[in-house]
Formats: sequence, structure tokens, C-alpha cells
Amino acid sequence: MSKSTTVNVVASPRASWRDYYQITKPRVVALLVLTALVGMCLSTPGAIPWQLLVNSMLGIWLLSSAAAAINHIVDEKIDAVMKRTYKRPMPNGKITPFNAIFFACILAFSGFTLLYVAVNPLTAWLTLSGLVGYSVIYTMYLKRATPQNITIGGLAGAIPPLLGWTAMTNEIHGHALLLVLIVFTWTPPHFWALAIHRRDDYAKVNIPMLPVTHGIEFTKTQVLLYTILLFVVCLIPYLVGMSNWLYLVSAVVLNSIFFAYAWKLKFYPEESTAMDTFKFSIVHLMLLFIMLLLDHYLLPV
Ligand code: HEM
Ligand SMILES: CC(C)=CCC/C(C)=C/CC/C(C)=C/COP(=O)(O)OP(=O)(O)O
Repeated sequence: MSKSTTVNVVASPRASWRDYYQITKPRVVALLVLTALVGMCLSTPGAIPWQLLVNSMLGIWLLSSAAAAINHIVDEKIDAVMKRTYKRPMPNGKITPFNAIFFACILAFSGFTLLYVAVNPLTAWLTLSGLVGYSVIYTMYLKRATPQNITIGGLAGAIPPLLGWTAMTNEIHGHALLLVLIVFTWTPPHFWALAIHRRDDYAKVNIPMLPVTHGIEFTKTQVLLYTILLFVVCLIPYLVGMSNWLYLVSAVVLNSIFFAYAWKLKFYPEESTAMDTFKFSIVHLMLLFIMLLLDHYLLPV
């Protein structure tokens, strides 16, 4: 009689393409690429060569996605504990660290090569510095070190308009830096509104986000002050003759709404106000950049 052995194999859930797609933070990267596209279009008065446009957007998209994937790899342990993130593909074991690293390397290598060869080396190096800024300086160091983590780290997420600009012109222009300044000033109220709502998550994993270290009220004041600063910064493109009245009117309306959300958050908060403010921040930036684009093509200065 032959003996049979029963082996209990606990299969780890298999990753699908959707899991890999998820660790690239697709919606964040989509908005980043939109800001890069606006940088590209505003850099040149006329039409832009479509091959250059496609190669630039693809390269920036690949490197930003790689940066997001590295963020998921580095944050696996804290993501496993936080309510907002515990279902992500890394903490739930669908994607192994080895596979994620391999995936991120392919994205980063192909993105860098594409930008270097088909766009220009300046854009390739600047985009790589965005990756290092986000996945190394912000994620590995600043995020765990200081409540000003996102003010400094925000520079990496703000750089895409400059990348779009250099992709077209191969030079760093003051107007491109102005677009970077807009995203840079937008980032603190964008993130702190969410961090107010998720304060306990961050406290649980000892991440020194502003609402954890300085309290909810202080953070709400900062959100309000940043929306005022952002209002002023968003007027500069009109004041320096970079854009026309269509952008000006849109910027005034969008920033007034953002300010109103921040005011409500500070003085008349309801359960949902912090998340409503966070959600509006995304609509704000998206519409602001779309209006910059429409203004550029409909009312050239
Ligand atoms: C250091 C800078 C930033 C921090 C700390 C930050 C933080 C966050 C966090 C924690 C979320 C929630 C993500 C989730 O629950 O999956 C989020 C969502 C989002 N962020 Fe940011 N963000 C930053 C910069 C940016 C930039 C520069 C952009 C685009 C220009 C951006 C666009 C978005 C979008 C579109 C979402 C919604 C994503 C979705 O619904 O899946 N963020 N951000
Ligand atoms: C090349 C280039 C331009 C790179 C840009 C990189 C990039 C994807 C920036 C987005 C910023 C962001 C979503 C930060 C949140 O990280 P978090 O770790 O605080 O948020 P999480 O807890 O949701 O992961």
C-alpha cells in the first residue's frame, strides 16, 4: 500500500495587473501629468510637436509611477496598520517586495531612458530628482522626521510643470517656476485637510504629521493661512502678464471657494468638512490648470 502525504499549502493571493496599477497611485499621477502638460503648452506660443508631447508625458508618467511604487514598498509596515491603507497590495501580501522593486525599476529605467533619449537630458535628470525627492527624501526621511515633511517634500510633487516646460524648451524659465510655486503652496492645505481627518491613523504609527504634533486646531489655522497665501500666489501669473482675464477670474473664484472651505473648517466644522476640503483641493488644482490652458489658447497674451 502506498502512503500518501497531505501538504497544506496556504496560497498567498495572486497579484493582478490592477494591484500593480494601484501602487502607481494612478489618480495622483494623472493630476501630476496634467500639470506637466500645462507646463509644456504654456512654454510655447504655437502648436507643440505631438511626438515630443507624447514622449515627455509618457516619461514623466513612468518615473512618477515608479516613485509612487517605491513609496508603497518603503511604507508597507505603516500602511499595514493604518485604516486608510491596510488593504493596499503590499501590506495584504498580493505583491511581494521583490516584485514591487523589480516593477519600480522597470518603470524608472524605461521612463528615464525615454526622457534622456527622446526628450532631453535636462528633463530626464530633473524628473529623476523628483523621484528621489519623493521616494527617498520625503518617504524615507522627512515623513518620519518632521511635521514640516510635506512642506519640504511637496517640492517633488510640484516639479512637473517645470518638467513639461524643460521638455519643450530645454531651459528653466521663471514662468515655469511660478507654476511650481502654485502647486508647492497648494500642497499643505491639500494634505493637512486629509491629515486632520486621519489624525489617529498617523498617531498610531508614530508619523509626526502636523495634527499629531501640533493639534487639530493649529493645523486648521495653517490650512486657512495657506489658502490665503495660495490665493495671492495664484494671482501672479496674471500680474506678470503670463495669462489673461479668463485665468484671473477662474483663479479668484476657485481660490475663494477653497478659502471658504478652510474658513468653515476652522470656525464652523461639521463631521465631513475636513474631507470635503481635501476633495475640493483636488478639483481646485485640476480646474486651475485646465483654465490656465484654456486661457493660453483662447486669449493669447
Ligand atoms: C508631499 C505632497 C503630497 C502629499 C503628502 C499628498 C498626500 C495625499 C494623500 C495622503 C492622499 C490620499 C491617498 C489615498 O487615500 O490613496 C492624496 C490624494 C491625492 N493627491 Fe495628494 N499629496 C501630495 C501632493 C500631491 C500632488 C503634487 C498632487 C497632484 C498635482 C496630488 C494629487 C492628489 C490626488 C489627485 C489625490 C486623490 C487620489 C485618489 O483619489 O486616488 N497630491 N494625497
Ligand atoms: C518624478 C516625480 C515628479 C515624482 C512625483 C512623485 C509623486 C507620485 C508625488 C505625489 C505625492 C504624494 C501622493 C504624496 C503622498 O505620499 P504619502 O506617503 O504621504 O501618502 P500615502 O500614505 O497615501 O502613501
